[in-house]
Amino acid sequence: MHVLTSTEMKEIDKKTSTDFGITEEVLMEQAAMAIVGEIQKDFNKNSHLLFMVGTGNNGGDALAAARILHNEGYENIEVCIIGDENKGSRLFKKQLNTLKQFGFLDFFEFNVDFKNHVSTADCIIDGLIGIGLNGNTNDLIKGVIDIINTFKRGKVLSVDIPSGINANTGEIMGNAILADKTITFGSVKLGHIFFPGREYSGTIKVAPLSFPKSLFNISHRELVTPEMVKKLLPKRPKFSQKYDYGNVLILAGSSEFPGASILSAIGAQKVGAGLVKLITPTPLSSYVLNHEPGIIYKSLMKDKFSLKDFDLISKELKKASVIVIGPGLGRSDETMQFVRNVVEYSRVPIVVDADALYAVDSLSLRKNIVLTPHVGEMKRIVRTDEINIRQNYEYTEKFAKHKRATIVFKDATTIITNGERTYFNITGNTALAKGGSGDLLTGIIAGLVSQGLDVMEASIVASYLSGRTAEIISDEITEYYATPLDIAKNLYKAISEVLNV
Ligand SMILES: NC(=O)C1=CN([C@@H]2O[C@H](COP(=O)(O)OP(=O)(O)OC[C@H]3O[C@@H](n4cnc5c(N)ncnc54)[C@H](O)[C@@H]3O)[C@@H](O)[C@H]2O)[C@@H](O)CC1
Ligand SMILES: Nc1ncnc2c1ncn2[C@@H]1O[C@H](COP(=O)(O)OP(=O)(O)O)[C@@H](O)[C@H]1O
Ligand SMILES: [K+]
Repeated sequence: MHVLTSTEMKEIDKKTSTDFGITEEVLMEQAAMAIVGEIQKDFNKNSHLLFMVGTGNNGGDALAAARILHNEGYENIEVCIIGDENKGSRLFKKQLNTLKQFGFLDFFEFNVDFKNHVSTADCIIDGLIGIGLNGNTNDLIKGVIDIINTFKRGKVLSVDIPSGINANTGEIMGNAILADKTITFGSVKLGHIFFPGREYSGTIKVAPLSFPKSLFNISHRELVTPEMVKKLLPKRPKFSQKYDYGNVLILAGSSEFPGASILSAIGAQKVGAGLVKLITPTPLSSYVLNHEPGIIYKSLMKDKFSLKDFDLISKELKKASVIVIGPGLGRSDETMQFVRNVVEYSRVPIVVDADALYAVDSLSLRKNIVLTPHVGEMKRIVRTDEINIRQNYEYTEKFAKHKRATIVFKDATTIITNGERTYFNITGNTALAKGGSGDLLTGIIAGLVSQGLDVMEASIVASYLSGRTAEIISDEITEYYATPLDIAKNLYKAISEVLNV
């Protein structure tokens, strides 16, 4: 599914009408039918439905839905229009006239009594502002939203996007409706998938309407879905053996951070790599053997990697089909020199993570190198203090393009981009907000690359699977308790779920 900006959505809307002859009126009627469908699922004909209506097309959608429900025999509908009706959009005015033609009369003014209307409602329908929001909510709308947000009795259903949420970034513009459910049209918008918009949207439903599918290709951004992951998951033909599934070389760890390397190695192995070789400075044999004796393990019997280790491992570099470098390395100058040499010398795909990201400035990157920064690392490598970098996907896209590399910007909404195409992963929860989750992800990416996926494909599948596993096991053992090792051991749950999509 494509993830759209408001400009792209408006473009699609326009072309649907000009190039395909499906008018805005038709689309609005379909949008209204979709809203009605959602309301009918949860509320019966006696339910008190309170429609909060702005004077743009978002309000038009809400008015049309109120009309259809009234016509269907819903008896307890109230409509409150916020703003100057005479200054409303063409379709808003048209919908208002049509509603009146249907004999609907239960309009009420926004005044001191408003709280009384709210207090008895079963459902508030938020059709105040949609993707046409511009700037911060004005005082009138702000006051309305504040009161609606005190509503606890029933449910809030937002039309298209919670009013006050920036459709392009997910930011709260002044204040915003905290919805239980949002029904959006055509495809999701960026504001639905970036926090805080993602949280404010509640459960998101997408009503396709009659937009021609081909028009969505104006967007180069997509949401990672289980169907996409299923298609990408490497095949495992019966007539095959371990060399068909690649050779992962992991260069990670130091006496200071010994555990990271093991998580990366386990990650690679649990998604099906043929051979996983872990070379680490410090002795870890008992840990590795305890957790996964199948991992080929070698310790250099020292504190950290340095340049002179390069000769020792150069034979291994030649055999590898993919390299992981970074987790737990430490950031000393000698280790950074080692990292630079490995990256310069190798031609195979490389996953550059954690401490190795500190050498990025001096690395010449290429398309089959993937960098996997979290928020702090991202800020450092792009040299910015910009607070909104987490929602600023364009920043990450430009950086990937400039560096000619693939970036996995890990966050609660993860951005995966090579500067030309961008994917957003929204699986996962706070079970992953723990040291070691990133090390595991790095290994999973490498394990998938070793089986033939390119770094972008592998990053999509890896982010989805680690996040989805976190969700599945949190239902059983909670987000507090689940650790990166639990995620690693339960990856099969997300894999089999995907295989059965
Ligand atoms: N794009 C599409 O293809 C479709 C759009 N539809 C609806 O149309 C909506 C977009 O309609 P519009 O472009 O008319 O815009 P909206 O109705 O989303 O927003 C414009 C209205 O919000 C008010 N407003 C904007 N910024 C404000 C602020 N900061 N403070 C207070 N008030 C503010 C304006 O005064 C105006 O009344 C979508 O969100 C969706 O609900 C649907 O009819 C289905 C088809
Ligand atoms: N609240 C959250 N929801 C979903 N995913 C999260 C959340 N917090 C962290 N993650 C994911 O967990 C991983 C954390 O990686 P990172 O911070 O590099 O861990 P570490 O370096 O300790 O191994 C990333 O894949 C990130 O996307
Ligand atoms: K809305």
